[in-house]
Amino acid sequence: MDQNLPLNVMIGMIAAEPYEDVTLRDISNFNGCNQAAHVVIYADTRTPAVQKLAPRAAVYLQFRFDGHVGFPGGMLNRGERPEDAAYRELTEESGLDSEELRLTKDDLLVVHYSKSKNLLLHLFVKKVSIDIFHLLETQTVNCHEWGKEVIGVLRAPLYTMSDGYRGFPAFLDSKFIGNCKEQLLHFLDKCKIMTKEEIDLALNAKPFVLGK
Ligand SMILES: O=c1[nH]cnc2c1ncn2[C@H]1C[C@H](O)[C@@H](COP(=O)(O)OP(=O)(O)O)O1
Repeated sequence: MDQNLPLNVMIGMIAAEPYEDVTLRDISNFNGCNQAAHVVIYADTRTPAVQKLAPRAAVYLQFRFDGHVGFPGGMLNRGERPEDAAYRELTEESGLDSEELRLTKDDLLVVHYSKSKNLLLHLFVKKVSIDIFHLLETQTVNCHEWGKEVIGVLRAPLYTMSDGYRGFPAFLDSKFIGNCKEQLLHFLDKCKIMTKEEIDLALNAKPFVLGK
């Protein structure tokens, strides 16, 4: 992939279906379409992962009932604000209700639109302490949706192992729901957790196959 392309173009090239970036100025043009809101919860971490690998951050994702990876969140109820919907779904899907996790409109990172689904997707981002992050992970197994909509808790492996594939590049080959993968890459870039070049390298990494 051409590394000189803007990240949103690169991300667009890997998306299974097109998602359009929507600027906040244009949001009122989308009144009347379906809306969903999801949230990236992350924390700084200095705890080395396997083989002393240093993860860039701890990012919370879930394994969903449908076998896909996704962020906590869901559809907006009628008249509900996106930040309230994302927080409501987060508490339902994690079982944790904490002031440190509460969202405001200032936590909005990006909005995408899917024409085929007529769906506006709001993505919020919240940085928390590693203690709250750990509580979120452990609390999830006791939430109301555990074993129903949520069947696993994931911490994205934000490191690459010596073969250049295991770790983050391998994780990117998981099945992601909707535009969750594009949202994850967008977040990593915008919150300066990875550079555009590192993201591009991970997207293009291939597993090592003996004898090829
Ligand atoms: O993490 C996600 N990122 C982007 N889109 C997502 C994500 N998770 C689900 N979706 C899509 C899939 C659907 O089109 C809508 C709403 O899905 P869901 O979160 O399952 O909503 P409910 O819990 O059923 O309200 O967003």
